[in-house]
Amino acid sequence: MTRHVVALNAGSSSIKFALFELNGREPLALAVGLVEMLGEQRRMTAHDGAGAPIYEDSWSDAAGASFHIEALRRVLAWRRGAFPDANVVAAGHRVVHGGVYYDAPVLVTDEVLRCLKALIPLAPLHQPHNIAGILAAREAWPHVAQVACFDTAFHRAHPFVNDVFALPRKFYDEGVRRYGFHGLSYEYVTDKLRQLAPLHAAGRVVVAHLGNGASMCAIRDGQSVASSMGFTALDGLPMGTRCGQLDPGVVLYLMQEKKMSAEEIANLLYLESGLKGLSGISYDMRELEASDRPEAQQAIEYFVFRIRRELGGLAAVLKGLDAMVFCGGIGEHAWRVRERVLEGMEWIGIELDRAANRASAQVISSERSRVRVFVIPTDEEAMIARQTLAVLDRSPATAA
Ligand SMILES: Nc1ncnc2c1ncn2[C@@H]1O[C@H](COP(=O)(O)OP(=O)(O)O)[C@@H](O)[C@H]1O
Ligand SMILES: CC(=O)OP(=O)(O)O
Ligand SMILES: [Mg+2]
Repeated sequence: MTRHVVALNAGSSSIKFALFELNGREPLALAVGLVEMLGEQRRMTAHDGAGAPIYEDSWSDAAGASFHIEALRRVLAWRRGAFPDANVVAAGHRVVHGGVYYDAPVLVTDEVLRCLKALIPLAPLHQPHNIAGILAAREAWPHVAQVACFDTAFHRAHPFVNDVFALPRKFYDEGVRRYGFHGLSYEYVTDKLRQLAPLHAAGRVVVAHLGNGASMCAIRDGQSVASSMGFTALDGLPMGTRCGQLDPGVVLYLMQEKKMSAEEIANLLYLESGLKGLSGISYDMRELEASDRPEAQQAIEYFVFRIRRELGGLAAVLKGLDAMVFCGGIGEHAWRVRERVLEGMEWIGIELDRAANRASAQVISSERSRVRVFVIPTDEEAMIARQTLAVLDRSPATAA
């Protein structure tokens, strides 16, 4: 009997989900969907493996309802209705933080769940929702394997200098380290690059994952070498609502002079900063690009400035650059942002093909460009399904 896997990816502003069939070596997507927040509106859409729409629904935020809980409930109900005969043998979950514990996907046990819960303070926008997804799937399929697939795992082999903060050594030993995130996306994109351009993939690559959460990663021969994100998913680039790199003195000032509590500061840095805080208009790049208000333009300018700075830094870590990849909602669609990031980057070896960039083509660098620049739509759900299948195949009790 054909086996099926459900993949759940609870991000900060959305839930992505997919149903895969496990027949051949590669999981085959039967349905892929998204629940997103659009102001007070919630929208759920799904399409089939060929991209044809198969479902659409929208609703208003019921006062007090948790976006993620309500979205999960609807996703599971939809799966039951749309694919009643699916033989679900596993649910794979994106889990943003695996701490020092996990460098590969694992079957979720009560012990694993305890570890994941202990990491909630290090990923408050994601980890509680990732865990809620696991619990909801456990309830829906009590006898089915739950597999946790970690954003941090791809980065666990970072060299020490990219894994550490210059704090007294005991903090490193306790796990205060630069973990890096978006690992499922980086792994997917790296695999794709290997198929598209094997020589480039074997070289020095910087990937910019620019979504509602945003980070950049230096990759050499398929291995993560450095990431812009750190202990939590706050560091590095500014994001939809997160501040990105911040002088820790600002946090001390907020505590000591502004008398803000830890909770208020967390709320400020995770939910009220970034593009939203700087523009005072929106966290969404689409709205900022459509706005002619100077605050919107300044927020985009800061976003672009930090990406350019990070690109220079990561290329220096790699001692040069062979390829660059854009992915994530902004990286894949916002051609103006890409154009501004790559303007005047000839010194690093990048020459943009403006027409290809405007068309969001797969290769957006010119023929003459020494560094090849790609736009590769990421697919965290496909990576979750692959990792889930790998765990099933090496766990005899679940492989039936
Ligand atoms: N067509 C578009 N043009 C510009 N920005 C876009 C476009 N589509 C999506 N985005 C941006 O991408 C973000 C969502 O990215 P995504 O990677 O899906 O987010 P998440 O981090 O929730 O997984 C939106 O908040 C928006 O800023
Ligand atoms: C880690 C992270 O920032 O994830 P997302 O982009 O889904 O918010
Ligand atoms: Mg995301």
